[in-house]
Amino acid sequence: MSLLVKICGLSTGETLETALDAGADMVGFVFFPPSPRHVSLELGRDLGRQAKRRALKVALTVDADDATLDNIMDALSPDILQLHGKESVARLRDIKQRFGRPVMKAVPVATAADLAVLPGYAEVADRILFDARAPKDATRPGGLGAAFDWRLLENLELKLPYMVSGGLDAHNVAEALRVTRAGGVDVSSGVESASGVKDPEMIKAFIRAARATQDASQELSVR
Ligand SMILES: O=C(O)c1ccccc1N[C@@H]1O[C@H](COP(=O)(O)O)[C@@H](O)[C@H]1O
Repeated sequence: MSLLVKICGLSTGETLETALDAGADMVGFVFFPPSPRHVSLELGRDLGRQAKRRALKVALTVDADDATLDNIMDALSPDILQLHGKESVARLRDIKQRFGRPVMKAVPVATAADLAVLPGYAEVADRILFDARAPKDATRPGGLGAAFDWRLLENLELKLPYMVSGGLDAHNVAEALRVTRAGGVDVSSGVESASGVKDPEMIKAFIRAARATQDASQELSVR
């Protein structure tokens, strides 16, 4: 299966266009006011129109209530809901039932013990996104440009598709994929020139670097 590349935290038409043109499979919009990448419903609506049918639109939320999700559904009509907070398995089930969209659950990782939640989430989620566990005093649970020890996923056997994120950039994405064997990668800080400011050249370089790993593995399998 081909590698999924997600560029997250897009908040301008120009950088969204760069990500779409460069071949991002998923584009993520952050609906979480404390984030420097937060987009209003109005902006989300515009960006969603621009991305429609060109890439999967992902709405990133953190412990959002139904009213907030209702508004996001109306504005962005996301293809996927990325739940990046402490949502329980029961809450995932509610969200899936109520909103009828695939759910990608972010799982924070610092130690092997963090993987104990997987069997529960695997029953309901459509996809898992592994991210570095944020420090206790962080203002947000992700998007901090911090990586986790990818070797924790080395022997992972998960029936569900999974992606890896946290501190990825054009220089380390190949190694992250080699170690984790993830089916997709997700980046935000690693394609920014300053917090919340996406850089078109860095977006292109990231997508190129991620795709190059795919080309290399295909070459190996035909030989
Ligand atoms: O991007 C944010 O501001 C954000 C806020 C709250 C939760 C998650 C957030 N971002 C996601 O975190 C990971 C890792 O990001 P980074 O590449 O290390 O900056 C990624 O999935 C972002 O979508």
